[in-house]
Amino acid sequence: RLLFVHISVLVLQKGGMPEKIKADARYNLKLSHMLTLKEEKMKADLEAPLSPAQDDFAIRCRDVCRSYGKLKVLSNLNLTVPQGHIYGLLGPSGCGKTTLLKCIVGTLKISRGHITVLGKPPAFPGHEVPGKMVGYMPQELALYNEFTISDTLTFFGRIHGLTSKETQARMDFLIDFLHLPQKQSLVRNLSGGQRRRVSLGAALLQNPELLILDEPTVGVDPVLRSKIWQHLVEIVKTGKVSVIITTHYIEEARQAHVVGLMRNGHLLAEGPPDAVMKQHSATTLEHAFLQLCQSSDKNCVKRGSGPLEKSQSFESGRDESQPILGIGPPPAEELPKCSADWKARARHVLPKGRNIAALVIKTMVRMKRMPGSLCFQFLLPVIQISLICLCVGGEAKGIQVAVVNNDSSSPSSSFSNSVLSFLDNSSVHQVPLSHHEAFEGVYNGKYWGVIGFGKNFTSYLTKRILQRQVSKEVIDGGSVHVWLDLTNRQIGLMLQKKLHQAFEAFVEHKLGSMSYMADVPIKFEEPIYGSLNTDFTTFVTPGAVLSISFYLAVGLTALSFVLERKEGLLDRCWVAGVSSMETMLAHLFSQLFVISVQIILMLLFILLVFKMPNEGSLALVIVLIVLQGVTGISFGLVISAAIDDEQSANQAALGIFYPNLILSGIIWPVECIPYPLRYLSLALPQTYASESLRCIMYRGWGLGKMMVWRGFAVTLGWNTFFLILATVILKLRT
Ligand SMILES: Nc1ncnc2c1ncn2[C@@H]1O[C@H](COP(=O)(O)OP(=O)(O)OP(=O)(O)O)[C@@H](O)[C@H]1O
Repeated sequence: RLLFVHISVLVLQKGGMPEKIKADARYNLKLSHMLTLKEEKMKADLEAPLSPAQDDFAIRCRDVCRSYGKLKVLSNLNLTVPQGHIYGLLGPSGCGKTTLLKCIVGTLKISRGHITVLGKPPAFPGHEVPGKMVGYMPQELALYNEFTISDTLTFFGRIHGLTSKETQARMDFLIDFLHLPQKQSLVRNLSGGQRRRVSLGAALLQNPELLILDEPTVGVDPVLRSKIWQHLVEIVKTGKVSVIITTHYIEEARQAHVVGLMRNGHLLAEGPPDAVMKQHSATTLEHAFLQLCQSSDKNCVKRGSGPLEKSQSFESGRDESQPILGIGPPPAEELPKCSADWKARARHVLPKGRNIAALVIKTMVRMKRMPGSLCFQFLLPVIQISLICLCVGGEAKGIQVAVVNNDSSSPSSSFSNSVLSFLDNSSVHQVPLSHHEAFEGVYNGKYWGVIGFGKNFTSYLTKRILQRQVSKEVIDGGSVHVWLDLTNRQIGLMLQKKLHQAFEAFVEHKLGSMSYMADVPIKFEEPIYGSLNTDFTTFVTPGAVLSISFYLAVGLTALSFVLERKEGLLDRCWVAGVSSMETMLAHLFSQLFVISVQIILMLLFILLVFKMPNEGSLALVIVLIVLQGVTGISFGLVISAAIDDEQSANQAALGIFYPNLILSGIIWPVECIPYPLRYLSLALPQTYASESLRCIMYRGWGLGKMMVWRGFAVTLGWNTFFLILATVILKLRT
């Protein structure tokens, strides 16, 4: 082309050339110039930095908004973490840094805007954020106190699918790098700073592509702090790892490649630390930040709006003062459209056996480390049911009763002494007294009643037995007179029963084979079900067993989930890639083990020690109790989904315990409950289930009877309802 240009120039310079040739030469020159321009543009395009394509950014937030109720925490926030960079997110306490990080990892949903993490939105089906690609160190320690350092790293290694060799190698490196004590040291015995370093170690374990560190250097000595920063600088050098880190030590963020200065839920500035300082003619980042805050406040006052309104109009405010050193793409840029096929979606939803196994092993290790708590969990139901069998519905013993015996017959032949001799002495303790002393004693609460015999008791009773017709006076004088303190109905009823039994024994003794003559003309035949000696304990026990397994499961589930969430453990596991479904299933499996041991121990005690009858299938009995335990777990999940602190969770569980116990017909028959309440009672989870268990155990019925299968159906129905409710509440509250 050069030769071509040269000839064209010569033609134009030379005089006397025809006009046509001159025109061609001009055209050739123009064409060559155009070609050169095009080439230059192409070259410039090639040499120019790549336009911000999707892969260049580890994190991109656009117009992100997030509120807690009415409190607007993030307001139209735009932030970009370039790939292979360290991004220092700085800002005063409460400005929304942690909230933003939680939105980035996906534990909090944003109300508006878009977030892209490593190319896709967090929690997108098939994306490993949350998962192996991200290492998250939350602000809370989020460590299991009963674990050793080794247990902690092994647990997260299992979740990330590392082999034990890989975990071991990383563990050795991290223990050395983070100056951690021996790997067998228990987390609960570590100092605050050591725990933070273990938490950081757990985030670094799987060599993630993105590190999200919420104040990792708090409580860490300056030497180690600088070592941590050095390590971060080192790992991002490959260009494959990116870091976003929050810190209160603003100056240490000068080692970051980019800093974002945040206030009132939006970024005041974003750019390389030196550039931010230069733009504000500041010698320190802290000074630059101070100036930004002051100018932001001035803008706010000028516009006559509060900080919140200002933050809402952040984008326009940014244009005026230009505090942002634009390193990222404009906010209006198109966001990538992500799609996932049905297989990826299915894999995303289906629980992973690896994660469930890791969580179950975790629970087992924790149980092993807390033998006292485990024994308590195993023995508590046995102790409770034993106490019920021992203390509820039994015979009263040593009831003090005053006896006023005025019978004038000789003591050896008197009927009064004979009747009293048949009175069960272990239950009724007779105290012979005068009429005055006896009544005085009852009025003072010393005796539960007075048994009185008139002076003609023996002769009148003899007359009554022998003569066909006697006067009312003879009947009256020949009767045992009893005055009871009926403030305690159970004791009163027991005394009545004991006196009737004593009199029947006396009649049998006196009349022998003719004693049937004195029978009341109502005859109770052999019972069809149960026995004549069935006591109140027999009635209470089945309901009590169900209630105990239900409420222990409620308490343990609610407490463990509420505590784990409060300590940030649930979030941390979620970011590591454990889904809520996997957490629930793992809890169910480990809790089933506890419930099984509890049920075996309870049944051994009630059937073998307290000799409760079981006429039906033991398998049905076990299945029904296990199902009630599982329903308790589901209800515990509802409580933990709805409530954030353990005190309120305890209050909720306790608040429901008594009304449910009373309304379920466990301690008193449902038939005694007044009508409107009875309908409520029948709808509760344990009413039909207790009836069903009684029918299996005492009537020997099977699933073919409505009263049996109804208990199973209601239990399963409640179980499903509680699980759905827990899921809905969790979804609504995320
Ligand atoms: N679960 C919550 N419910 C209601 N408000 C919350 C909740 N979590 C945080 N907030 C509020 O949101 C605001 C931002 O909290 P956030 O924890 O994000 O701040 P931060 O910048 O990380 O603070 P710090 O540096 O002290 O950790 C605070 O006013 C806080 O009170």
